[in-house]
Amino acid sequence: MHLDHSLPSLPHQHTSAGHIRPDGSRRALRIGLGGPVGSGKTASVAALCRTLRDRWSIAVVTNDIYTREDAEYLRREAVLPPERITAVETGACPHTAIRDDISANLEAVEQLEDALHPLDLVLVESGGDNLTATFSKGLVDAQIFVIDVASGDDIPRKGGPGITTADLLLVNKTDLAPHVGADLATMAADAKRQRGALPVIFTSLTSDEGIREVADWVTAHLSRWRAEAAV
Ligand SMILES: Nc1nc2c(ncn2[C@@H]2O[C@H](COP(=O)(O)OP(=O)(O)OP(=O)(O)O)[C@@H](O)[C@H]2O)c(=O)[nH]1
Repeated sequence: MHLDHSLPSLPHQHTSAGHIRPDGSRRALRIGLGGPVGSGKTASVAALCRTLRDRWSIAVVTNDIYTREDAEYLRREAVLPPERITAVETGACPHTAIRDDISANLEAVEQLEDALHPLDLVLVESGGDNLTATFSKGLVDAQIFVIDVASGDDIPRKGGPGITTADLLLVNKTDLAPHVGADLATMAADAKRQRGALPVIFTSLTSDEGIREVADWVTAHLSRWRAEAAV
């Protein structure tokens, strides 16, 4: 795996799953965004950065198999200053880099924390994968799984760990529902059946529909994280 070394290389230590960095300061909350290819992970990261960047200090790590396209897109869109966006080139199945060998992602997150300290939030975007992809709890504190309406309204019914266990499920591209004959009510009912009390938000990122709700969910997590770290 290759790290994008556009950041200064600083000495760092891998932090534990706790809230505190080796120097005693609070570390950033880490939220992973996973989901199938093209479902809208990068669009979600971009929308969250635009909505939250004036309130919180944010950085982003993207994962691609052979390129750094997602990071380049986010830099081009100027969703954050360029030094706040870094890329991990996984060179293998995307889920390996977020679940099995998380070292390159951890290093990327910790380099960002060292260079930009204090950070409130790091968003880690997985490469596009399948319905089984989930993040290691050693890498992120909470996970958002992004699926989309255009891939079929039976996707929530199919389940899989991303859909059933993610802390938040986004059903994106609702604007396409009339064009692909997707039944949003069925998707909502199936998602509820699979997830019980876990939240589901329907979004259309071409119009920012639903993104305020997602941003509020992130902010609630962040507020809880900061309160726990203060105890
Ligand atoms: N119509 C519509 N298009 C969307 C929406 N969200 C994203 N897209 C488009 O869908 C395509 C894929 O979006 P991305 O955000 O790149 O998806 P991704 O999950 O990051 O893709 P990979 O990183 O390749 O897995 C892009 O052309 C987006 O502009 C949406 O809500 N509605």
